[in-house]
Amino acid sequence: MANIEAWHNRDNRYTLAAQDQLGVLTSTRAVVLQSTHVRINPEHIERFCAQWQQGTALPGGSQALDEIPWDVEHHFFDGGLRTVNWMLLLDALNFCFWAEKQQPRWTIEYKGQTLNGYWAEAAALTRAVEEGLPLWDAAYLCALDAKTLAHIFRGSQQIPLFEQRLHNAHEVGQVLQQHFQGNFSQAIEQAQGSAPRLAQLLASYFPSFNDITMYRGREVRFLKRAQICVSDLYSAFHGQSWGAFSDLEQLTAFADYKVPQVLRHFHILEYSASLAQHVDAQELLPTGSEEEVEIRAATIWACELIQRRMRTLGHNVTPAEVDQRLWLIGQDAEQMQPYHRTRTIFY
Ligand SMILES: Nc1nc2c(c(CN[C@H]3C=C[C@H](O)[C@@H]3O)cn2[C@@H]2O[C@H](COP(=O)(O)O)[C@@H](O)[C@H]2O)c(=O)[nH]1
Repeated sequence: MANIEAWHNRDNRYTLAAQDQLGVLTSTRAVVLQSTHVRINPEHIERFCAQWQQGTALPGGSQALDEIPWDVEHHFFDGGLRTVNWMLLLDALNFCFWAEKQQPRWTIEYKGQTLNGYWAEAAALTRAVEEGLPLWDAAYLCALDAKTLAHIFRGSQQIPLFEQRLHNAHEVGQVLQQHFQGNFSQAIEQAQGSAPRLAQLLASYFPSFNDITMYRGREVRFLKRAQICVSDLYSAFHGQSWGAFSDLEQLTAFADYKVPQVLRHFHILEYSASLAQHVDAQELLPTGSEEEVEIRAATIWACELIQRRMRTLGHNVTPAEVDQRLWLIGQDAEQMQPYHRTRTIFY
């Protein structure tokens, strides 16, 4: 094992930053250093950063380094406590939108658009509020029934993992009532402006956000939906009010299924022949498998290394900003190899 670790870390690139409050970088570093199915290619990180810095077209995504605007067309926003609770629900249900192999994806119609995936989820929850459903109300979420949630997500096909989404909606309502007087804003106040502290609060109080697994006998923390919820609050409120966090750079990237697909497209992630064959055949990867954990851990560290390189090139990007840009590039993924398929509520 030592020689694999030495090989991965021969240039000491995986140094840990001083603070790692969430333990995501530390725990995923151990995976990256032992990884046998996934490799991070530093030369292609260099090439990607050079392209990004020169502003040469990055396929699909905007190459500008300025902030990505929050999309208010598909996200409910009233600037107050209703929005804060709505965002918590949005990210409690923000996972696993892909269909079975060769099956069409779940889609909805909204404002004359046919949407799928994350955008369909956000628009469906916005449409519901526009139709008068108080999705920001904790008591309402506790009592939400399957028929109503099916109506909220009405469209072509059924949204995957429907029962799990209903369970998560109930959990949001119950935990908000039990611990936060019905308002997620109370948790934000408890975090006192710290992004990792709010992410940790989410993982501690809301079980569906506690995205932790094991790898070769050791705990590995990703906390993907907990972290993206904080990042989404920051983006929606432009870093003010309920989105005012002073340490957003303490968040890592969000280990979903699209960012690794994009990183692999840029040859930043390289899969072993057997893993590549499995993923490209759109075969399921069991949750908690070595392959799945190595893909997610490499995603975290590839974004960390990109962020560090961009800073040396004079661009103060955060891992969350690197992530968002890669994710948006992945919204135009027709030319890319498939993403890995793990049925999970965590991403
Ligand atoms: N790593 C990362 N994963 C992200 C996001 C988002 C949406 N955020 C953007 C939207 C507005 C904000 O401005 C953010 O830019 C969704 N997902 C995940 O992707 C998957 C859905 O993908 P598809 O099947 O193609 O819809 C699913 O796992 C979902 O959890 C992100 O930003 N980063």
